Amino acid sequence: MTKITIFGVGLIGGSLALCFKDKPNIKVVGHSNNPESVQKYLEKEVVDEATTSIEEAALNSDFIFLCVPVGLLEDYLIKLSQLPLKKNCIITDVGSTKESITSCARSISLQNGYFIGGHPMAGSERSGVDAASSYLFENAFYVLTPDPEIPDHIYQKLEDLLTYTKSQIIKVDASTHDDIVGAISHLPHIIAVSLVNQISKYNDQNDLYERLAAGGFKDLTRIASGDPVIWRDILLNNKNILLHLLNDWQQEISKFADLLKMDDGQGVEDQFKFASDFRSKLPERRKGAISSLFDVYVDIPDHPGVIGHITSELGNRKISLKNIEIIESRGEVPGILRLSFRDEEDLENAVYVLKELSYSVHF
Ligand SMILES: NC(=O)C1=CN([C@@H]2O[C@H](COP(=O)(O)OP(=O)(O)OC[C@H]3O[C@@H](n4cnc5c(N)ncnc54)[C@H](O)[C@@H]3O)[C@@H](O)[C@H]2O)C=CC1
Ligand SMILES: O=C(O)C(=O)Cc1ccc(O)cc1
Repeated sequence: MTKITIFGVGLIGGSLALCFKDKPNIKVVGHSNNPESVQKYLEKEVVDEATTSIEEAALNSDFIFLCVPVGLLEDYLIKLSQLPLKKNCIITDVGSTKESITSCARSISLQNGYFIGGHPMAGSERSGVDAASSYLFENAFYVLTPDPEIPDHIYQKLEDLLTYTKSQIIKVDASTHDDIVGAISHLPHIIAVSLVNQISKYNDQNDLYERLAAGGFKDLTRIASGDPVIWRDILLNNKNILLHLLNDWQQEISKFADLLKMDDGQGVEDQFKFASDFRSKLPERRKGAISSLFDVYVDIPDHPGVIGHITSELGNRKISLKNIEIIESRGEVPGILRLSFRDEEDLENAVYVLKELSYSVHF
């Protein structure tokens, strides 16, 4: 029996647990300091066993996944290094930064075990075990950052296990990971948060900002709703790279300010053309560091049971909804439903069904 232990059964830890649970010859054990959380993991059947004891959780584990906020990863790794681990136990993490945890692992000796850094590049602005899903990593990239000393057969064991996530594994060194992910994920989160906060200040003077910002602005800044503690830890941990990136960002923004000051229309056009050329080269609809939205808006007539009708028609055709939101009425139509799906295929199938049922759909 392969024992997989997960420290931090939240969005990512819980999703990994669901990927491994009920697979042949696998037992998934969850750890939390909080007895109520332990109870919840068991009730939700996310894990086979759960405990508040670190020692009990680690004992005889073949794989240990550290899925706590980045600021706690090193404490857990150090604690584990003081415990008798099973021979060839593989410890991995899911933190959004890789350099500091990898160099911490280099500096301590794990009794019998190996550390291989990991980062599943999938997730959402939601957090906690209630948001966990066994589909989260499907078609996403999963970065692994093994040090050169890690024996091939040990690395291969982790890659083999991760096939249950249906993700695409990419091997990168830890510092390259932090440079790239800093630029494509951490910097955009900072920009989204500061943009929302800038608009929020204008809105204090006139709440028309808030009303007109519905829709596209809200989608554009979805990532600003990420968990504050998770993001505090990520940003502080990748501080040096982010300070460099923010400096470059300030230069990009000042370039725009200069173009406007000089009424340089050609310069503005060039900026848009340059951006559009690069964007058109980005892979379409693949899961990347920031998840895409697969949403459709449906006009709903004002009579009871209509939402139930839509959800059961989709359910009957095995189209799973990721999220459902009722949006306030818009004058000429009684109401709008926003349906979110996990991938493009589900979205396309749902649109087909909704049109067949004569609902009016918009994107
Ligand atoms: N949110 C996302 O989309 C992604 C997050 N990550 C990384 O995954 C890790 C976990 O993030 P999420 O699953 O999103 O967070 P989460 O908040 O859903 O889960 C965190 C887990 O850590 C536990 N935890 C929190 N504080 C603790 C403490 N003081 N002591 C012990 N346990 C504690 C929580 O109970 C929870 O089980 C982070 O390192 C994050 O950087 C990686 C990829 C995507
Ligand atoms: O789409 C989003 O909300 C994300 O940005 C999810 C996410 C958060 C942290 C990561 O390290 C990777 C992905």
